[in-house]
Amino acid sequence: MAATRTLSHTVAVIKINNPPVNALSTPVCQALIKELAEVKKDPSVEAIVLCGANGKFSAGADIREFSSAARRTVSLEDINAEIESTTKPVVAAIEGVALGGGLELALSCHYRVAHIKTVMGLPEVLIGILPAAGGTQRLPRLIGIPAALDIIVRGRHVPATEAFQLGIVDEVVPSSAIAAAVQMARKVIGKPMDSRRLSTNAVQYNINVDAFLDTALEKAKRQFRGAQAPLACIEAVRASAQLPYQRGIEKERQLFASLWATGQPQAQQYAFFSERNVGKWTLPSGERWDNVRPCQIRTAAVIGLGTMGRGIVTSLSKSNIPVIALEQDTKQLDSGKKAVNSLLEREAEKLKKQGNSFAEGNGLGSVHFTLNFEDLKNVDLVIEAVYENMNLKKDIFRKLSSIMKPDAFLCTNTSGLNIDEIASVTNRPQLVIGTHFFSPANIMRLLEVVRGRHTSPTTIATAMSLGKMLGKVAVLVGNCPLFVGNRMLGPYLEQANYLLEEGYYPEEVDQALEEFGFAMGPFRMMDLAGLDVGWRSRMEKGLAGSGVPPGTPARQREGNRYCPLADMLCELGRFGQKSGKGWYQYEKPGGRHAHPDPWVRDFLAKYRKTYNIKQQAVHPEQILQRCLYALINEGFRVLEDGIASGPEDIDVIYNNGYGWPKHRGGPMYYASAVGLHEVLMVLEGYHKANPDVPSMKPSFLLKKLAAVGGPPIKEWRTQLGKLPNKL
Ligand SMILES: CC/C=C/CC(=O)SCCNC(=O)CCNC(=O)[C@H](O)C(C)(C)COP(=O)(O)OP(=O)(O)OC[C@H]1O[C@@H](n2cnc3c(N)ncnc32)[C@H](O)[C@@H]1OP(=O)(O)O
Repeated sequence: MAATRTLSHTVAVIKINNPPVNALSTPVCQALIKELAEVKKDPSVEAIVLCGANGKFSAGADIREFSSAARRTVSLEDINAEIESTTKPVVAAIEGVALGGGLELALSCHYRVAHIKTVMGLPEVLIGILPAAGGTQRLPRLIGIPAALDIIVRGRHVPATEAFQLGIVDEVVPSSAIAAAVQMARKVIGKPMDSRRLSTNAVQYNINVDAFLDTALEKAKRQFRGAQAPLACIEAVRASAQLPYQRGIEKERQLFASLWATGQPQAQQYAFFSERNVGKWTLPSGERWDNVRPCQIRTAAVIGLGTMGRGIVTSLSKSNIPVIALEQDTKQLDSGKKAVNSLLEREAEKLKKQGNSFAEGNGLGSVHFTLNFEDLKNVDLVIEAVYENMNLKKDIFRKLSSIMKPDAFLCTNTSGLNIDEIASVTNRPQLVIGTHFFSPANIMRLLEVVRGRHTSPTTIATAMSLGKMLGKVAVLVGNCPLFVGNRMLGPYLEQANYLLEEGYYPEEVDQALEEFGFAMGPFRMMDLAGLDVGWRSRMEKGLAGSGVPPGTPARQREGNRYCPLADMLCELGRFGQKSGKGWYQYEKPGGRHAHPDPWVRDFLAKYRKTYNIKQQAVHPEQILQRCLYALINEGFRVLEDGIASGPEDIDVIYNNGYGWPKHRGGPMYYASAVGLHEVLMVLEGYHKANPDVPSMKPSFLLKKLAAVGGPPIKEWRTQLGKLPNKL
């Protein structure tokens, strides 16, 4: 039953029942219409309470229905209008979540009572749409333009206490919201209801609405880089102030239709479901997320308090897991401790703002700082986060192997070293796993969980569950140099470097990719990460520095094209932000504001002259194609090698760890949207003209999928099923 009805004296309680989140699917909407019609005409009913089963009001419209063949036949706003016009008072009893259409439904009720732990909001913008069941018209009428705009454009979850302060709910209760709503319903029987019908009220404001919204629009254009939904949300809110309610609703509908035509909602909804699907990992041996139990992690330790270690300690503590943080000397321990404490203070401040109290179990886990390895021996899981050096990591794992209790999990935060080699020095390779965090680790949502050859399913389940506990989106990947995200970054950065050789400047390449929607272009990103990191790794591989065989041409390695520009900058001490100079110049070492550097322009001009490189006319569109298709081609190779289990995994990695614009779905989704044949043609053309750039040779899988007509992304797995799987 999609909705049920009970009677409490003269109050009818209608309960939405559609597990797991009471989404307002077509059957639920039909059931609501039927129940409403019956209670309206039932003389024994004097008031109505609307609530959700299993402690959740509703997570809104059923998102799966938006793209399904069977499009909605029932309009949610029609139901809302029906509720609002009812002559019997309707009280929403909000528990758990009231999101999107769920909150819109509650706003159509005459009164709202919420349980104290409820969160509510209009997060439609995060799935590429706008609240299109009256939310953009009713919320501003209830709480005013600035507060409504903030909730609608950011799509944020508003805790019940804040919702009460804003006036979204009439009462917040610590116990059953349904019981409290029934009580309230009884009290309001017979009271005048006109002012409780939000659609009949005018929006109140004492600001220049147009100027306020114009400023918001400009800000949103800069902040959301090409995403259309935030802009549509602002226009819908503008309509609430300028138009009568019904015309505002028409505007809401028009904006929804125009958004749908951009293709962005489809990309963002694909990203939404992909994030949920990657948690459902499966191994070729049949073990899966739902048949392997994770072990409980009660305590953890982190080794190394550099940038990554500090973030990881904070992240664990934020999730209320007690942590032991280890460094090798007092100086590093002290500076790590100071940094962690300051990060934790900020987290505590945030928790306070969200209305969470430590007494309710929402506090921060304790952190104990130590120089002594022995202190780690009883923790359930340790994460090594020292710098990227195989010998150092092996020393640490040898030590851990002898000290730690036998069932402790040993994780490494390497960003690309061989997990099997690290595990080989331990007495428990089955408990060794890669947990690749992204910087800053207390903020970035991505966690690449890297399975080694001997990693057990229980270890995988535990690392994946730890990711969830930390509020991250954990993606299981196989073990290969650089894993998934960083591996795909290689050819992307290579093309960006080649573009400089061919006549572009860092700021021009960055601008093209930032206009595409990336949070940061490749050169700003390299400056932020530190150019020395890649330089050290290239020196280790004999590609840069003294290890390069004598007589090797400057722009060639092993017969292939090579760009030494980044090495040359490093030789001059230009490591990026940390040294105040890199591809850009900064106000000081550690400065964050990148300014184009005339020195770099001069340096590039001299370089091109020295090597007699002719400036080629590369159309700006080609900047995108070359960088993005290089990255996508490597993504296909990752799939071909069985390092990721599907295109969604890669897309989730890029959306959450590499600043890929979510409104474009992810690199693999983007490839399918552009058309695989188109991607293949461009790669083939480039590779034919540049056979010395092997990364641009079209991958076998891309060719195969293009040959069968470039099927939609959800059908790629049929082809992948025939390929090896290294998970
Ligand atoms: C024209 C009318 C316009 C209406 C506008 C709308 O209402 S659009 C929808 C707006 N609502 C949302 O965007 C909410 C999306 N959901 C969430 O944010 C979260 O799922 C949650 C409700 C906060 C719960 O989070 P939690 O981490 O507890 O669980 P999961 O995210 O894993 O979700 C559990 C399963 O439920 C599925 N699901 C969640 N929301 C919806 C939804 N609105 N429609 C359909 N399905 C939904 C989710 O996919 C999970 O399913 P699995 O099959 O278990 O993976």
